[in-house]
Amino acid sequence: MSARVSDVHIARNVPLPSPARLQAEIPRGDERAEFVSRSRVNLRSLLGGADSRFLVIVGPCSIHDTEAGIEYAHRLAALAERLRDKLYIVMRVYFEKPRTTVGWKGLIMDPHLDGTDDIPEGLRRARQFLRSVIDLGLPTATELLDPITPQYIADLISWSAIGARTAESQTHRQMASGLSMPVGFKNTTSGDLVAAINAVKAASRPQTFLGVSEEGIASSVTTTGNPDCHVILRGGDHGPNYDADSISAALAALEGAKLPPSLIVDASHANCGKDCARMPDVFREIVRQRAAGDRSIIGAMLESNLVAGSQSFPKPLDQLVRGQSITDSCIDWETTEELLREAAGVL
Ligand SMILES: O=C[C@H](O)[C@H](O)COP(=O)(O)O
Ligand SMILES: C=C(OP(=O)(O)O)C(=O)O
Repeated sequence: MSARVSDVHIARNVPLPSPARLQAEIPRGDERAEFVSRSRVNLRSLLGGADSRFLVIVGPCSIHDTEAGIEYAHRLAALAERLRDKLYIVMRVYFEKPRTTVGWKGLIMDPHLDGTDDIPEGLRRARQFLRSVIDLGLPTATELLDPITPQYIADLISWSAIGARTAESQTHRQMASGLSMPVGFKNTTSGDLVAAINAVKAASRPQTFLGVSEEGIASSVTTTGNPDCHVILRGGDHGPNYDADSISAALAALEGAKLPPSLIVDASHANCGKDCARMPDVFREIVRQRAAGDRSIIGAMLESNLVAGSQSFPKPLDQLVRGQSITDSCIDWETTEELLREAAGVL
């Protein structure tokens, strides 16, 4: 018998439905396509400065309970409608979590929250959830982590992030070059901005790489390049980067790289030391700079949920606090509403 040389560490290989099959099972429909397309145009106008409203990308760190997530979306949709003259609000609908070491990797990877890693069901729930949010009139934002995921859900997404842990990855830059929506690249966890700037340059160029077709067939994919990529400041190991000096330095770096002067600033993550109690002051300072005339700050990001803080996970599912994050700590709904109303009042 010959020695085993392949699949030595593979425990399971479960075929997925093709993207086309999932799209047929949970169809987009013409009205939603129109909504997504229009919201992407709006985002391009915000990024280019033609639309003077302030972009706020706000919502749970991750969606783990779709029923509570929809309650959040209902509240946000009503608030977004009231503040629409001043703020363009997009809901964070994050299904894939990049982990520093290990941990729950998001609804797509483990929708039953029990380590069974039922990815086909995760993709299904993600698609259904996105449709429900769009039906409330809210554009959606997500982090795209696995390069196969976009074929299943990207048609329902208006804006995407490439996170701090993957902004330097060629695979993610190539993927972004073919995505149909504006994409923000975060500075790395160390705080390095150069990787994000290089990512914007790489993603704006045509790329050829290994991907998957709508029929689920491994393919060689060639893109035209994504002209709507930009940088997100999220702080780093050496501290935050939402202050005026850091923003000036980031703008100088963009100018040096011959990129447009547009930035999104994250009030969460290393900009608040992952402490949700600090997030309101960070957000207020970002808004203050914009209100003082810094139009290069296109928008801000907030991690927000129905209930403040976070709960340790894993734990028995019947002990989960409804509406509270199982990943990073979030501000609660009341604080979110207060911050967004305040921002609309001063902008
Ligand atoms: O926003 C989410 C988290 O910051 C990211 O997924 C990393 O989380 P971890 O450091 O708890 O793994
Ligand atoms: C993981 C995230 O952010 P970052 O990449 O900045 O850590 C996130 O927004 O969920």
